[in-house]
Amino acid sequence: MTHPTKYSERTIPRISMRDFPNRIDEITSQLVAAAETDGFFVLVGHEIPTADIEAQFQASERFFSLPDEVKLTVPFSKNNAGYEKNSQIRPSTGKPDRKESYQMQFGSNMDSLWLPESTIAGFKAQSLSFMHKCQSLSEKLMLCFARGLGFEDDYFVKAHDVSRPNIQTVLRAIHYFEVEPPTPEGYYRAGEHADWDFVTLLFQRPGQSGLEICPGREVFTEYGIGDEWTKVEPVLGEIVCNIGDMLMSWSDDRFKSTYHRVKTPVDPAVDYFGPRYSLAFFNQPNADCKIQGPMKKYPVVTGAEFIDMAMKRNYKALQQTIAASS
Ligand SMILES: O=C(O)CCC(=O)C(=O)O
Ligand SMILES: [Fe+2]
Repeated sequence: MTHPTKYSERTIPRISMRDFPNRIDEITSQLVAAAETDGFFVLVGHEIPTADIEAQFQASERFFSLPDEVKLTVPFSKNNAGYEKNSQIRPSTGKPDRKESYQMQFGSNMDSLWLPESTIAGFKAQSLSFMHKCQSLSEKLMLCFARGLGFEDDYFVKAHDVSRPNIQTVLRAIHYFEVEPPTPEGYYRAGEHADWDFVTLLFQRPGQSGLEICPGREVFTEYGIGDEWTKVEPVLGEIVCNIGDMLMSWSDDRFKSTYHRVKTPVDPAVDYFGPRYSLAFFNQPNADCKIQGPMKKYPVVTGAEFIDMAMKRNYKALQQTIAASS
């Protein structure tokens, strides 16, 4: 917060999914070009109606308006599912993100982590239906990425089989709290980070800005980042997508998993201080799938091992941040 943010204009490609079956090669080359440069792109002309996105945002608002003691009956678990509040500490900041979030999965990691119907009627069915729509769209991206990397078309789709109980994909509903200026020192919305997953679909609400990206990573194990940010403004019906570390590794670092954050609002003239709701669909493979790029740059790891290693790297980086600031 002591240094003003440096901004640069980057063009984040807008890729249309219209008429997908007849345009797979064209869409593939657009997706590959975006993945090889900034690792971020925006999907338009896709299959998820704006009304369905809004319905999930409304479900999310209903969930977050429940009392904390109710939400805490489905607490965040080591399986990367459940509810947390002000508890995610990013290695980049060493401070908790000021938000609450609820992570939902398709499979057995969600056992006992859905609230009962008597508490929030229709929420589970609504959310699972939305997750299946996100999955269907994600599978189109997976086909294109497989083709772009020279794998069989169904290679990544088979590795993300949501009908199997060990699927690790997550829909995360997020609620950042309204902030009163002046913003306290050490306050972060979402500290800068790269995602661990394969590819993320991010839904934002128009007017609730804050997402910023900072490209510049060469290898997925590296934490260094540049210092020039680009704002990604929410547009009704558009979906912001980014490559995660898993696909960066699975492509031998050819596709870039890019740092991003939700900016801490500090300047009432330009920043958004109100509540921010977002929905992030993190594609994560089945726990037992094998991950290795076509050039075999990294040893084979399973989907479960990849996430375990990512968590350990994160933990180590966090300890270094804490040690450096004390
Ligand atoms: O809330 C957002 O807009 C971004 C969230 C995010 O980057 C994350 O949870 O990984
Ligand atoms: Fe993220």
